[in-house]
Formats: sequence, C-alpha cells, structure tokens
Amino acid sequence: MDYFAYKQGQLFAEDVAVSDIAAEHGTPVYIYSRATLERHWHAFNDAIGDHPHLICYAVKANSNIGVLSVLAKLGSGFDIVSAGELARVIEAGGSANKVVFSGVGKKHDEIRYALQQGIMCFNVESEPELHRINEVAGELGVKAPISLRINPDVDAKTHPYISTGLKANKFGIARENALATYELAASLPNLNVVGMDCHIGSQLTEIGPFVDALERLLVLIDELAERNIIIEHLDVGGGLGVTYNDEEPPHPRAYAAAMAEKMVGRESLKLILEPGRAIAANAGILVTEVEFIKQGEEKSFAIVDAAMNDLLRPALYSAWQNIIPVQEHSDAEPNTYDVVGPVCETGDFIGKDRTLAIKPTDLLAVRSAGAYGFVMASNYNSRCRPAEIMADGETAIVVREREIQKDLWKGEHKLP
Ligand SMILES: Cc1ncc(COP(=O)(O)O)c(C=O)c1O
Ligand SMILES: N[C@@H](CCCC[NH3+])C(=O)O
Repeated sequence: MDYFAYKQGQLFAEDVAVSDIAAEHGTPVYIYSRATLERHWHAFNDAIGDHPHLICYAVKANSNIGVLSVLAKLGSGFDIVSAGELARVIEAGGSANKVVFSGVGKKHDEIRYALQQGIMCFNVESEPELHRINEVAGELGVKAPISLRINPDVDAKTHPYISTGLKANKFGIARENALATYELAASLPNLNVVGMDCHIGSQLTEIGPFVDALERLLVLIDELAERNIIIEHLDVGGGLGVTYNDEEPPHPRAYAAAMAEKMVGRESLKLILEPGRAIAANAGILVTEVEFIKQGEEKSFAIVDAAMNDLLRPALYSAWQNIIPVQEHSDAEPNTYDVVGPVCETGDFIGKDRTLAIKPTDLLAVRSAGAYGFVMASNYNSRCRPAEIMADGETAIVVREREIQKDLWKGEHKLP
C-alpha cells in the first residue's frame, strides 16, 4: 500500500491532500508519512523474528526530530556519525544505549560526549581511532564499548560514490589486518571489545553482496573466539536499496530474513542492522510549484521552485527520482521537459526528459525524497530551506518550519 496515492484525482499524503499542505505551508515543501516510516521499520524488525537483534536506523538518511521521534517510539536504535546526530536522537526521545557511532573521523569532544551519554558502541574505523577512544575513555575513567568496522572487500555493485566496502574506499579496517587490530583493541586498558561491524555501500539491489560480507565476518568472529576475543554483536550495516525507477531491490523482509538465517545456531550473537534509505526514502516527497514553462531551442524547461539546494541527489549523482503531478489530470498539453530549479548552475535539475502535462502554478511531487533529501539541503544562492511536514492520518504536523531570511545570516557579522 502506498500512503502517497491519488484520491479523486488529487495526490494525498496519508489522509491529507498534498495541495492543502502546499496552500497552507507554501512550496517547496517536504512531506513525510508516519505510517510509511513505521511500516518500513517493522518490515525489518519483524522479519528477524526471535533472534536477538536491534534495528539501528541510520540517522544521516533523515535526521528530522519528528522522524526520529516516530522511530524512537517504536523502540528503534540509531546509527550516528556525529555528535550532532547523537544530540538529535536524545532530543527526539531515543535511548543513547541503543546508539552505535560510525564514521572515520570522530573528534575528541564527540567521543567524550558519546561516552558521557552512554552509547552502546563505537564502530571504530582505524587503529589511530582506537588509541584516541582509549585515551578519552581513560580521562573519563570509563571503559568504551567498541566494535571494529571490517572492510570485507566485497563489491556492492552500486554507484562508485556510495560504495564503501572495497579496498579502495576510505572506510573500515582491511580484513587481513582484522585479527591484529582486534588484539590491539583487546590489549588497550580502557576499551571493551563487544562487536564487529561492516557497511558495504548504499542503494544495493541484490542480497548476494550482503550475504558474502556476513559470511566473511562470521569466519573472522570464529577466528577471534579461538583467541579468546568474544564478539557479542554483529552489525551488518545498512545499504538496502529502494525502488526509485525500475530497480527491484529485495524487500526488507527478505533481506532481514536472509541475514537472520545466517545467524541460526549463534543465538548469543546479537544482529544489528543500520538501514537508512530503505526506511525513509519512500516515506517522503518533495512538493514544488511550476513557475514558468520555457521553450529553449533544443529543449523545453519546466522551471520549478525547488532546486539542487533543496534536493541534491539528481545534480550530485545524476540520480533519477520520479516526478508526478499533484493533480492527476490536467487540461495542459503533455510535453517533454527538463525540470529545473532557479539556482544559477547548469547542473541544477530535478529531472530530465520527463513527460508532463503542466502549466505555471501546477504542483509537482518528487517521489522517494524522504532519504538524503532535506539532510543534504543547503542555503546555496541564499535560498531558505523548505519546511518539513509529517502527515499522520488526517493531520499534517510541521516538523520543521520553513527558514526565513533572517536565518540565512544567523551568526554572521557586519564589520564596523
Ligand atoms: C555506516 C553506515 N551505516 C548505515 C548507512 C545507511 O545506509 P543506507 O541509507 O543505504 O541504508 C550508511 C550510509 O551509507 C553508513 O555509512
Ligand atoms: N547521500 C547518498 C547516500 C550516501 C550514503 C551514506 N553513506 C544518496 O543520496 O544516495
């Protein structure tokens, strides 16, 4: 079931007409669906069944406090990559002891803050990071729970910018060095080795690479047990893809079940998943208004009020996201358009060569915009970032107000 569907020719977000939200809150505007977020989270959580596990939603995909609060209420854990993300989780009502902290460049004060909040574990990406966490934990007189992010060297078969599990990537510790690095970790006085972690990339559309990575890590876990280093949890990262166009990724239930199946007979090894995109992407849309139709020499342009600063994925990765009308039928003639924004960059487009029947003032919805959408928005060209709205049944809740011009220069100072 799609919670963004047409009813009597009008696009709805759950039971709220998208055009009503646009009329009240303006455009461009991000709209999320609470029921979709919940359904996606449950798809992962329920498929694992009885095996001890925790779904740690990857906050980077969509860190809005409203979104985090919905997932926190379900009992979700969280995967974070900065102190800022941890602060958001706590503000949203999430539990620090269900947080794993990933990322290659954790600063001293981020480590200190995370230890003070009592996070579940650091996913450590290098030897120098181990020493740094050991040092900060020592200063605080605590033991830091750590997991090593192992680079399993499997090909995730995804866009090179979002593939992370290859030897050539900056992430993780090479498999060949894993045993030695674990022995070092076990020898450091202020560290407590609790887990093993990996994350091989994003927008994966096949189960094979996930299973390969998991199997490689299980071999390592057994080798460590022979050395008396006992791993309590295995974190297989995130990365499950979604359908933007014609991709056919495995359903979260199939993926989670495949992971759980490999854990049979290892009941003392807790399974952690870090899905981001698969929970949030199709739980959100970006709604934009057509400003002008412009007939170029070679192309027709639909100039809309959303731009690359609001939704960067098309410009950054040539990502394709579906663009649909908010009013299903139009009396305008269908035409093929490049849907572009007002930012002064040739690369500022939301979609290319789309067939649409539109005229100025019509509303369009960019689908699959709930993940890596608002979080990657900027103020480029001094554009105020959009509002974010959560549809929840018949209500539409403002979960982030639209920025106003004064926000644009917050913290800046004129010279006397
Ligand atoms: C360590 C880590 N975990 C989880 C994720 C979430 O990935 P995705 O949104 O593809 O599920 C990412 C981003 O790729 C990541 O770097
Ligand atoms: N931002 C990327 C995904 C990056 C994944 C984060 N490790 C996207 O929009 O597809």
